[in-house]
Amino acid sequence: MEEEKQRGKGHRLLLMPSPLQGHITPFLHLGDILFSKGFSITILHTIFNSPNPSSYPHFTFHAIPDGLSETEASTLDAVLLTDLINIRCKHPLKEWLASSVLSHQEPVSCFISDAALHFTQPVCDELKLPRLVLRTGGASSFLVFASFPLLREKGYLPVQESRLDEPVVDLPPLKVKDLPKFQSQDPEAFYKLVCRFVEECKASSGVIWNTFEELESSALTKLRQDFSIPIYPIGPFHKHLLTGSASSTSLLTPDKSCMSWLDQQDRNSVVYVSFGSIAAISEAEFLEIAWGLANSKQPFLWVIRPGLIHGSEWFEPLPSGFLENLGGRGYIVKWAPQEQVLSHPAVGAFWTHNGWNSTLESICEGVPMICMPCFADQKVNAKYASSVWRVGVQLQNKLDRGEVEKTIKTLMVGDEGNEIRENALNLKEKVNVSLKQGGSSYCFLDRLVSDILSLKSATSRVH
Ligand SMILES: O=c1ccn([C@@H]2O[C@H](COP(=O)(O)OP(=O)(O)O[C@H]3O[C@H](CO)[C@@H](O)[C@H](O)[C@H]3O)[C@@H](O)[C@H]2O)c(=O)[nH]1
Repeated sequence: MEEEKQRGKGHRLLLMPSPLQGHITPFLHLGDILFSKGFSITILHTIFNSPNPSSYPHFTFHAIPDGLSETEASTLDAVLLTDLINIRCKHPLKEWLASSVLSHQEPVSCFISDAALHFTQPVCDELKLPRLVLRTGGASSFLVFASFPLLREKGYLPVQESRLDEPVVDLPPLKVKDLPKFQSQDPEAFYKLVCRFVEECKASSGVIWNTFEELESSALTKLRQDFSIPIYPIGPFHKHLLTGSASSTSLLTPDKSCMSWLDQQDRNSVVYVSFGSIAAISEAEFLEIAWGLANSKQPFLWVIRPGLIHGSEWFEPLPSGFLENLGGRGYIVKWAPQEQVLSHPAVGAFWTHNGWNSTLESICEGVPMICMPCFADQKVNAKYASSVWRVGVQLQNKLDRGEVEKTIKTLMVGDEGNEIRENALNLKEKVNVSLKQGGSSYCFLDRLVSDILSLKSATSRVH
């Protein structure tokens, strides 16, 4: 056991996340996992959305200037921001690597970067530094991204409204409506970014996934056939860490008062509602959600992030007296301690946008989902959650209060809900098995550590 903790000793790893909450969290968790194997960890980050180093005193942090103005950071969408980071961080990163990596006391074994930061591959190639990729989304959605050129050639992309219910024959069980879409200010930008990051993943020394073999075996098998590099499904990352050892990865401060509110609720009764860190909804959609929740008669805990509602600071569009009239049945926070919330026995369902972290966190706790994907990989995740793993129901059609009420009741009180809850508990058990000694994630992590130690970087040759 002690030996296990020492394997990476004397080796440094450089980790660079994309500066978005859903990407920073898995990076910090991966850093903790590899730190527990003895590696020294340096987190390279942009100035925009920089993580809080005080939560990670055992890591070294270094900022790479991103050149983003305040206006760019506050007005550009996630795709255009990522494009700019890919352009503007290239020289600062190269300069920093060239001047500091070779002079590090410990040899740098490799650079682990976010798939979206494709510029890091040519930089690492030039400096003869092996690059591993961490893909923060799931493998099934990545397979769809890797098929983008084919999907375009066959006419499935760009998605046409008239074909939404057609099956995508190359990627069952997806329909055209499940294909990733991103409403970028530049319509071509999403397609180009995806194609570029897939290409640079193929050029890397391997891809690490925050997933587990039993969950996405068919996508992982296909990716192994199509990519001639190692694939490491070692997730769910946060479950490798001993309870209580996970440091806070949140960019926003979680409001822990909701935990004592949850303590007062009946077992499996609460609908937890959260749409992650980026998704935004219109005022009309917000009101349909609010009334649907109120009419469902179930207690609910709702994360309303400032900026969630287009054109509002917080939740001003909520009619006055709305919460008071519910007699304590509804609780609203700006940001929740989500992992803790999902593991609370009072939580009976998670109404989610199906960001990959939320999807996986829900699976880990055996909490059934109400799926309302917004963009990108979320549509694929929602399809898998509802139709393949059968641990959730998708909100169908237009977002409307009657539909919301009906969906919540299906999940919370009907036979279908019971079946879904049982599937969720069975899947949770598979997570536990994969993490135990001899389980798939446990073994892939072991292989990852061995492979990192055998990677040949220019700096390890110098030392
Ligand atoms: O009140 C909250 C709400 C969320 N979270 C956490 O924030 C993260 C949110 O991540 P995710 O569910 O993946 O959603 P996004 O923030 O939308 O993530 C982006 O990154 C993901 C991983 O690449 C993609 O799957 C998504 O589509 C993309 O929008 C999760 O770890 C949550 O636990 C909290 O801690 N408190």
